[in-house]
Amino acid sequence: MSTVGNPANIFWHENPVRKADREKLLNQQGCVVWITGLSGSGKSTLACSLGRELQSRGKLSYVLDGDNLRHGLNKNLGFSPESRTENIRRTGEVANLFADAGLICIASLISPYRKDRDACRTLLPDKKFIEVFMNMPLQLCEDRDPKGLYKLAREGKIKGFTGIDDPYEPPLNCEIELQLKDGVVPTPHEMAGQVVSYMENEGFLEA
Ligand SMILES: Nc1ncnc2c1ncn2[C@@H]1O[C@H](COP(=O)(O)OS(=O)(=O)O)[C@@H](OP(=O)(O)O)[C@H]1O
Ligand SMILES: Nc1ncnc2c1ncn2[C@@H]1O[C@H](COP(=O)(O)OP(=O)(O)O)[C@@H](O)[C@H]1O
Repeated sequence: MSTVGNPANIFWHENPVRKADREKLLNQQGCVVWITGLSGSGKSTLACSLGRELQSRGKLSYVLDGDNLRHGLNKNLGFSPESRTENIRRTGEVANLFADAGLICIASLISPYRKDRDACRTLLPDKKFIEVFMNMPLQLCEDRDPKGLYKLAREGKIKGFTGIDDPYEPPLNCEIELQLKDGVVPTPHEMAGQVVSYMENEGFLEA
């Protein structure tokens, strides 16, 4: 039995309420803030801080966190290159739906492959895909090791761990790069502030 429908028999239904109508209601632009970086680089922390900051400004956002999605939508996926690609494809599609709903969707996943992130970007034209690179040194992430996974990876107990024995391809042209300042990690609040400033300047926080 084929599980793929014949595209010739599948039709698109237009909805009379448009994205622009929803954006007007919310007084914001639906978009995706895509946070990429190594495990332990601070993606989830930034996602939470940004979500709080937007909430306090009366802006509606929703966080899609890689770890959390792997408990449900993506629970049948592992960490092979093919699984990671499918993980990012699904998440990109869901993020695109949230953006179409008018929300600021904050996606926080390692998303190690450039081509997978770029594929998500192409779903969202008009600069509605804001790629944020957590450019933190591997040593910092490994020293943090909040879940003990780097230790297990170094001991060979986890195979294919990003940054240890699996690749991470940094963005070439991201909208925002967050890094150490004079060797010091900016606070989550400072990082969220940098993203909010970008969004404000680009007009995302009004309809
Ligand atoms: N092999 C391997 N490599 C990397 N990460 C691993 C691995 N196995 C488990 N984990 C845990 O899974 C979290 C990453 O999930 P993601 O969905 O963001 O990964 S990916 O985008 O598909 O690469 C990641 O969470 P974060 O630390 O929040 O990034 C890890 O806790
Ligand atoms: N800006 C920051 N300053 C200090 N500690 C941070 C910062 N961002 C994250 N951390 C800490 O680093 C660890 C990893 O952060 P987390 O957000 O879970 O990373 P990721 O989601 O990329 O795996 C956590 O213990 C978190 O409290």
